[in-house]
Amino acid sequence: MDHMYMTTLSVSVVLISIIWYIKTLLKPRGKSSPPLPPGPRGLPILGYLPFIGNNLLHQFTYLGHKYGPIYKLYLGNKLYIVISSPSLVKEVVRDQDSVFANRDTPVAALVATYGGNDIAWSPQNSQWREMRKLFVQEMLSNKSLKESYSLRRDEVRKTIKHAHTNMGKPVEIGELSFRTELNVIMNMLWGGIIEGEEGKLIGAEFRDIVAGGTDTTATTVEWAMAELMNNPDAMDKAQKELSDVVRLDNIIEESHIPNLKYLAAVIKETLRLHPALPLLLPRSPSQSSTIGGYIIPKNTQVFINVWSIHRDPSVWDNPNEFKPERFLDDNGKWDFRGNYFHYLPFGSGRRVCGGVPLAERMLIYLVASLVHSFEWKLPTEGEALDMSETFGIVLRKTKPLFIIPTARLPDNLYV
Ligand code: HEM
Repeated sequence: MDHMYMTTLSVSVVLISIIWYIKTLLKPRGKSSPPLPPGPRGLPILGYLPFIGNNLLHQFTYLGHKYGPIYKLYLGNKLYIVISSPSLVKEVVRDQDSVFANRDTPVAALVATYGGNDIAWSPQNSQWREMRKLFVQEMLSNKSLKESYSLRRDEVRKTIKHAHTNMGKPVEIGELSFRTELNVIMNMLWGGIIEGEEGKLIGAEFRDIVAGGTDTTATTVEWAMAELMNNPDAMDKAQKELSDVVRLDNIIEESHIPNLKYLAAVIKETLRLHPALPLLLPRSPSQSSTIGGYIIPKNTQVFINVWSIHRDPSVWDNPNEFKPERFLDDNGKWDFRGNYFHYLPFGSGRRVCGGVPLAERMLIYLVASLVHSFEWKLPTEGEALDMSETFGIVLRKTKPLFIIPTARLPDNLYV
C-alpha cells in the first residue's frame, strides 16, 4: 500500500514538473512586452524556497552577484524582485515613485497590524496619506519635537542613572536602548503631546510605529557602541569631541548635537554598515511597470538591497571597514532623506521613514550620552567582539553587546 502510494506520488510530482516547465517555455509573450528579470530557477510549487537558507540577506546578495543588479525569484508561487544598484533604485523611488509607493502587506504584518491598518504596511491610499501627514507634520514637526524635548531628556537621564547605579557590572546595551526608546515613543504618542481631537486618532494605527521605531533605534545604538568598542581610535575621537563641546563638568543636551560632527559621522557610518532595515520595507507596483528594461508585474514584491549597495566597493573605499571619517566634511551630502541612491538607511521617496527627525535626534543623543558619561570595557579584557549579524526584517547583532561602565563625570551629574 505504502509502496503504491509513494509511486503514485512520485509520478504526480514528475508530471506536475513537466507540465510546469512546458507551460513556462511555451508561455506566449507579446512582441513588445519586455522580459522578466533573470533569476534562479526553483522547484515547481515551492520555487526557490528550499534553497534560500537561513540568511535571506546574504543569499539575496549572493544572487545579486550572480544574476546582476535586478533579478527575480519565486518563493512559493509568489514573485519577488530584488534590486541592488543605485541607478535602478532611482528608477523605483524617484522616477516611478508614485507607482512603487504601494505595499503588498505580508501575512505576518497583516496579523500584527490588524489588517495592514498602519502607516508602514498600509497600501498607498487616502487613509495612509492622512496618517502619515498627522504623524510627520504634527507629531514629529520641529515644534512638537522642541516641546517634547523634556520627555527625551528625562528618559535619557534615567538611562544614564541606571547604568551609573550598576557600575562595574555588564550592561546590555541593546536592551537599555530599547527601553529608553520605547518610553520616549510611548510618551510622545500617548503622553499628551498632541491634544484634542487629533490625540484621539492616535491609537491602533500608530502601534506599529512603536514596534518599528524602537527596534530600529535600539539595534542601531547597539551596533554603534559595538563599533566604537571595536575601534578604540574612533572611541577616543568621539570622547575628545564630547570633552571639547560639552566639557567634563556638564551633561549633554540636544542643543549640543549640531556641534558633534564626529559623532554624527559615527552614526552615519554605523547605519552604512548595519542598516537596521537592510532590505527596506518591500514596495509593490500598483500597475505593471518597466525597470532597467525588465517588466515588473503589478503587485510583485520589490526589495531594495541597501545592505549590498552600502558595501559596494565601486562606491565606498574599503567598504567593510568602520571609518566615520568618510562622512566628515561631506557638506551634508549623505543625509538621511534618501537623495543619494548610494546611501539609503531610511529608504527614499514618498515611503521614506516617517520617523527620521526623531530617529536622528535620539540616535546621536543616546550614543553621545553613553560615551560622554562613561568609560566602557568588555567583560573579558582583550576579547574579540563578535560582530556577526542576524537578519529578520531588522538586522540584529547575533550576540547581544554587554559592556561595563565606569564613571567619567563628577558624581553630581548622574542624579
Ligand atoms: C535607526 C532608526 C530607524 C531606521 C534605520 C528606520 C528605517 C526605516 C526604513 C528603511 C523604512 C522604510 C522606508 C522605505 O520603504 O523606503 C522605514 C519606514 C518607517 N519608519 Fe523608520 N526607521 C527608524 C526609526 C523610526 C522611528 C523612531 C520611527 C517613529 C517613531 C519610524 C517610523 C517609520 C514609519 C512610520 C515608517 C513607514 C513610512 C511609510 O511607509 O509611509 N522609524 N523606517
